[in-house]
Amino acid sequence: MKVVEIQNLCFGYSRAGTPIIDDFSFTLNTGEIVGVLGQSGSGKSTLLRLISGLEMPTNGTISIAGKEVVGKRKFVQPEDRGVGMVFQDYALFPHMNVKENISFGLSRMPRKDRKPRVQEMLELVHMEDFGDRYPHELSGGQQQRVALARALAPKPNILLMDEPFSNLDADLKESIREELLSILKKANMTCMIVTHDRKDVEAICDNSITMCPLIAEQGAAGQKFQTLP
Ligand SMILES: Nc1ncnc2c1ncn2[C@@H]1O[C@H](COP(=O)(O)OP(=O)(O)OP(=O)(O)O)[C@@H](O)[C@H]1O
Repeated sequence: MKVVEIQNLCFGYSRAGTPIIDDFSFTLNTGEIVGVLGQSGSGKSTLLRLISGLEMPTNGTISIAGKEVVGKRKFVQPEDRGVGMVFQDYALFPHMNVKENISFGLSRMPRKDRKPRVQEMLELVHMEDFGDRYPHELSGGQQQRVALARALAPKPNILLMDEPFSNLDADLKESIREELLSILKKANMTCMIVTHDRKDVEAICDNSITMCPLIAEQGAAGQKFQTLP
């Protein structure tokens, strides 16, 4: 089943300037993990911001889980799109402990179901013994796992990760990659991962997109979709 369907997406930060995304179309199926590669400034984060609803395109449509979220005269707010996000700096709430951070996005879930869901997420990311700790009491890798648990807790249709490994040292990165892949596959999660590192894509992703910067004078270079061997 198609989880994300993007058609003819166009976007620029200023109407007069060069577009960042130009006539971009793309489909993502259930359980698929796609890497988003491309040089700095090519529009990787912008693509995630458009899917999550933090930016509005100038043209094109986006559907998530069969429901149009962006189209002509249609714009569904970010909180109603069923999109989970993990950022480079994890963005955990420093005044909340691990359990409270994970339960933050569960306000729409019946109260009685929240505690078991938090426990389930703690087990999924192997953080059962850290529920009462605060973010500053955790390592980088542990913080990342909490951020992942928080994003997965509300059962999003898709998970968007923006440079999730960039704050981790090389040794940790290797083990976290394997762990992330196992967590995502266990949850049958559909996922897009922005990264600079081709090794991340080789280790985790089924497919990849390479974003090319659009240079007005040379015509639109466009975005390339590529299936990994
Ligand atoms: N809020 C903004 N206002 C104006 N221009 C912006 C804004 N955010 C990003 N840009 C520009 O849009 C282009 C794409 O930025 P984006 O952050 O999507 O690139 P990226 O591929 O994720 O880069 P990086 O790998 O460096 O994170 C860049 O040229 C950037 O300068």
